[in-house]
Amino acid sequence: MLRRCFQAALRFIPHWPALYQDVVSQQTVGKSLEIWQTAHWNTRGLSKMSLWPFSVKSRDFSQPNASWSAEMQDVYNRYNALCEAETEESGKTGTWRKLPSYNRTLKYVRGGVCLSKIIQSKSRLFTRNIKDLGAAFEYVVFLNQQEKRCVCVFQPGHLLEGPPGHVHGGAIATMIDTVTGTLAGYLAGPVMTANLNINYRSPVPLGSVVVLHSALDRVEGKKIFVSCRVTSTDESKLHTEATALFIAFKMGYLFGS
Ligand SMILES: CCCCCCCC(=O)SCCNC(=O)CCNC(=O)[C@H](O)C(C)(C)COP(=O)(O)OP(=O)(O)OC[C@H]1O[C@@H](n2cnc3c(N)ncnc32)[C@H](O)[C@@H]1OP(=O)(O)O
Repeated sequence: MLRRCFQAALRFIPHWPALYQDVVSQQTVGKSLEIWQTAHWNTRGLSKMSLWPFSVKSRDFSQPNASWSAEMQDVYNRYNALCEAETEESGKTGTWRKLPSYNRTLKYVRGGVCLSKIIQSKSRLFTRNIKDLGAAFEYVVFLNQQEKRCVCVFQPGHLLEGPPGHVHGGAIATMIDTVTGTLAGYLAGPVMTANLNINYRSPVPLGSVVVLHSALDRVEGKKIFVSCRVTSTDESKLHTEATALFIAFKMGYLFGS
């Protein structure tokens, strides 16, 4: 039943193949980027089409909100200033780009808002499933596509406690997985985490602001190796170091084909 719905949706949505095809095995990383971004931009373009019957706009959860500390806002402003404003005509961006963050990754692709209502409609992205502002994962990811790296500003809230007053290691791992996975996804299309190695160097206080710096190490076929460092906002303190391996896959893998 689920599979039939999915296949029907694939037929219905004309540009779904941008995400569906195996971009890594057949194309270069540069081309993959283009396709993944095309899917991304198409989604944005889609929401501007007035005739489209499912033109529900997805909410971007990475916008500043009242729970953000002054430090969070400062770092956000710093990276946001590096993002060149996009014009309707050119659709171009600068070296850095703030990535939107929806509560379902499915909403990134063209027609995804519609698909998201068909497939497991109650599912929500783990890091975006708590409605209280600032209670858990407050974060924004910026992508530098030329340098193949991402930066994430992260303000962990009180629901992420591990050691008293400090962030749970699993919550830090979640953010590392999210940021490295986002980078790998932008470079290679759909990916799954195969391996995550983490060294915790110093605890992260709840409510503080840290920055995750993630960079592409190398690509070997469908294997994408990414590293990540979690530091204080001025980078004087190292909290965590990690390496991750992602494997590119065809979307059908998730749906049994
Ligand atoms: C916006 C938010 C972004 C969030 C990102 C979050 C991402 C996630 O959390 S994903 C969820 C957690 N991950 C999973 O559930 C994945 C479960 N594992 C799997 O499905 C599969 O093992 C999968 C897809 C990773 C790899 O399967 P498959 O495509 O069959 O790979 P396979 O052919 O066995 O191996 C391919 C290569 O990878 C290597 N490899 C696979 N797994 C590993 C591993 N764990 N460690 C090291 N190498 C590995 C293999 O050795 C092989 O190397 P080579 O080509 O050199 O021989």
